[in-house]
Amino acid sequence: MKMRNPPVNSLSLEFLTELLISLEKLENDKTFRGIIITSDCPGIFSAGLDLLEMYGRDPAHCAEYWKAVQELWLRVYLSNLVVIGAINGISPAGGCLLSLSCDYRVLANNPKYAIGLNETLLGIIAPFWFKDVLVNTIGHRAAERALQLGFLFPPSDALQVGIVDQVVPEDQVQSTARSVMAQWLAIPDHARQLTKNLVRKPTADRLLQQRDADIQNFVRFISRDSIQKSLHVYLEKLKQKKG
Ligand SMILES: CCCCCC/C=C/CC(=O)SCCNC(=O)CCNC(=O)[C@H](O)C(C)(C)COP(=O)(O)OP(=O)(O)OC[C@H]1O[C@@H](n2cnc3c(N)ncnc32)[C@H](O)[C@@H]1OP(=O)(O)O
Repeated sequence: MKMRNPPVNSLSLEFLTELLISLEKLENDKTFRGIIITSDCPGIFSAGLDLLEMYGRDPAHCAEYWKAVQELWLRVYLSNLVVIGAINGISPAGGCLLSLSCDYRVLANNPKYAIGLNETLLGIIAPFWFKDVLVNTIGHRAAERALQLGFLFPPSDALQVGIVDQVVPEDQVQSTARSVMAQWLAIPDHARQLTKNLVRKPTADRLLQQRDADIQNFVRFISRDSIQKSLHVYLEKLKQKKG
């Protein structure tokens, strides 16, 4: 599955909806046993959640958006398919969450690429379920530092901390993802799927038990003047970077 939402594969409501529809089709088609998620935007896996869906929007829109973000996470995280991330570009925040929700992550060894939950750098807070997935992946202490400091790990650090499973030359990302897929598909589906569910369900359940409260919490938080100001400053910085 090649994500194509130029210029930066930001996860807009429209794009999230497209991804959800595609994933549902694949999940329901019993001829598919696995998917490799990668990007069609050069140098960018995904710039994460679309800031324009959270900036200057009314509460109803923010609620609809957040529900779609939750839905995508639950669908990828609990997918019965083998999900491999072929991360061929920078992958901050929501892009990192998407990567962390895969069963295995292969990152291209390019010093321009980085991956991490950088929310604090924007003046916002990673929700508890983003945090849970990071803690599950890299451990409590490493997650504590990474989250507070908004670390974006370059490839060698990403491998060292365990936020990705493998770092390979850029031209080998897709072939490596395919070899990894073959290895995972060698396991009987039912055994692998039940085991995945056993490991992941408690984390997903934490959100499933309080989805509405999580939406309300998001809407309250994102609507605050101070948070809207932080988003404005960050968006302006992105614009100014262009010169
Ligand atoms: C309890 C409450 C919890 C709230 C939790 C909310 C959680 C949020 C999680 C997130 O995912 S927030 C998003 C975090 N993402 C980022 O910080 C990445 C920002 N983008 C970049 O750093 C760069 O754009 C890039 C990805 C490194 C690419 O750089 P490049 O130089 O190639 O392109 P740009 O010129 O910077 O960008 C092109 C174009 O795209 C716009 N844009 C970039 N990122 C986003 C985004 N995430 N959302 C919306 N739009 C984005 C950028 O502004 C440019 O737009 P323009 O109109 O062409 O100027």
